[in-house]
Amino acid sequence: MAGWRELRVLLGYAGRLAGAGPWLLGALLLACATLAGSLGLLGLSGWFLSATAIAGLTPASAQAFNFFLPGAGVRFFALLRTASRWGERVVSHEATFRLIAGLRLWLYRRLARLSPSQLGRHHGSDLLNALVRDVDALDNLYPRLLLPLAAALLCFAVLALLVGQMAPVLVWLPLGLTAFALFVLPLAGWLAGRRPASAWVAGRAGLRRELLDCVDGLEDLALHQPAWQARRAAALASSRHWLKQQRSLQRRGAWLRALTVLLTGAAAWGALMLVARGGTAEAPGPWLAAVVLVLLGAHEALQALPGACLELPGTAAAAARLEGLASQMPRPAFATAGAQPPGNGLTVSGLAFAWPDQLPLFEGLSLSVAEGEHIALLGPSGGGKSTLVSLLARLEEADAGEIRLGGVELSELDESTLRARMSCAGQFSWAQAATLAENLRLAAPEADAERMMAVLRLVGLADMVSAWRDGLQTWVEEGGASLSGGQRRRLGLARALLRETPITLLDEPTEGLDPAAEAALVAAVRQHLRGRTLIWVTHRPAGLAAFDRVLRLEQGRLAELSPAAVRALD
Ligand SMILES: Nc1ncnc2c1ncn2[C@@H]1O[C@H](COP(=O)(O)OP(=O)(O)OP(=O)(O)O)[C@@H](O)[C@H]1O
Repeated sequence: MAGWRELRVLLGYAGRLAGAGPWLLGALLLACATLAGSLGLLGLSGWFLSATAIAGLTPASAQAFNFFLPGAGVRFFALLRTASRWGERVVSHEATFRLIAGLRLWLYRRLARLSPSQLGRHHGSDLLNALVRDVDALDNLYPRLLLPLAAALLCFAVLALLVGQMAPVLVWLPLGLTAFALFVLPLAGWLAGRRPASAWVAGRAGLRRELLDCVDGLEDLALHQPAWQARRAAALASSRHWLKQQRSLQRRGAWLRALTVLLTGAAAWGALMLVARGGTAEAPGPWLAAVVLVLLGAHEALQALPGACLELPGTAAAAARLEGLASQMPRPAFATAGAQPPGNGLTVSGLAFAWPDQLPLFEGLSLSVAEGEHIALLGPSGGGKSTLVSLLARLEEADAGEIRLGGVELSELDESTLRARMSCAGQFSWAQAATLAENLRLAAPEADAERMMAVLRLVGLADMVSAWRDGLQTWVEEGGASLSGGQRRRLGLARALLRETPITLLDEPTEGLDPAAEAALVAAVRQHLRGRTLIWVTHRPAGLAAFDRVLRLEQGRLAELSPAAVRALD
């Protein structure tokens, strides 16, 4: 449930959103002009009707009455209202789009700094929800709450001045409306919306998570009927709960709107009673009719506020969620303009690392890899090979110890220098929904078809791609769904090799291949990377004799295998 902390965060966002200042100011002026047009039209019409009625009491006053000036005034206010309302919509939408686009970009930049494991701790639908729904929710703040509130307050201030001139006793009515808009509505909205608005926003996020899980795991769930029934029931229950919150929110909104109508009606009745009691003897009658109608029309100035006030807790909760995501410190953080290492040798000393809430995986691990050396890293499943690769590629940060590249500590390098020196193919190769060529060019944007085919030949995919009707232009489904697991893995390998970096880290690139294909791939990759450093991670002991060194990683320790021990593994 949203509380004062969330509200404080939201107020902090008010400053950030002020980036679209000139547009917001324009929207405010136009909103004031619209209200002035509406209230002016109503007031002048009231005055006109009363004044003509009074003027018609005698032929002399009827003849002396000037119909043309008020008629022109009515036309002016009607045109002002229409034109400024149109302008206000255009300008406030532009302001909103600018605010939202700026905010989304800011959040995206913050998220892009995070490491894969930091991002991996968030459910995909939560990130999507933050980028889309939570950012959109903040549009409630300016165009739907602050802007109409500011316009209403300005109009009421002008109204109080005018009424104060004509009938001082009536001045309490616009002042009362001001207090209602400024204090009562926001407080009542906050209290009434606190529970359902927060629950509604949280329920929407939960429902999306459930639905996305159902869609993502459809294949597995379809094979496990009881699990599918349970997930389906959970998603439907979430949906019902969400609708219930929505209904509750709508009901409270209706009450708040009714209260607003009641209050503006009461202000108009109050004016009538004061007039009837003769408390306004100094003001001429037709002007009093104008005041009464204007007070009745004040409802227009307030009508957007109940909904926006009610959604305020949900908006504050969205702001707090965004803040939670955006304020995460990137780990690891890169230097902005780092050193250029003179060489490409790798040294690891005293490395310690533990995944959150797990026992330490490494405590004082050391390793040295000379430039151009080809190393095989062997070890049982779960021994920490992939983790070591992530630490070397600085996707994760060690808790203690250091990793040096060409003698320079990794934390002193900027990200582009490190990535230019080191390419890496992980166990789970990702592919975007795009052509195969576009997927390869993620690694080397300048690569031509010939270079791409050469690398595909190297990883054993060239025959398959040549057989495809569209070759390199074949469409790859999202996540690589149209490729087999082995093909996806080799696509990742091809991408790493396309980079042509001095150091290449490959994590289980031969998984799923038969021994002959595996031996051919090892030979081809080693030939391609001759003179450049290669760290080849595997848990399969066969065919490693060709490497310069074979290391075994077990229980957080690295041990070099003797040539005889390596041959014995075959
Ligand atoms: N992102 C992560 N968050 C938390 N724990 C992790 C994460 N990645 C790996 N681990 C844990 O770290 C340990 C080492 O995993 P790692 O993947 O490094 O081993 P591995 O030797 O590469 O295994 P495999 O050969 O099966 O790929 C495991 O116990 C695993 O559960």
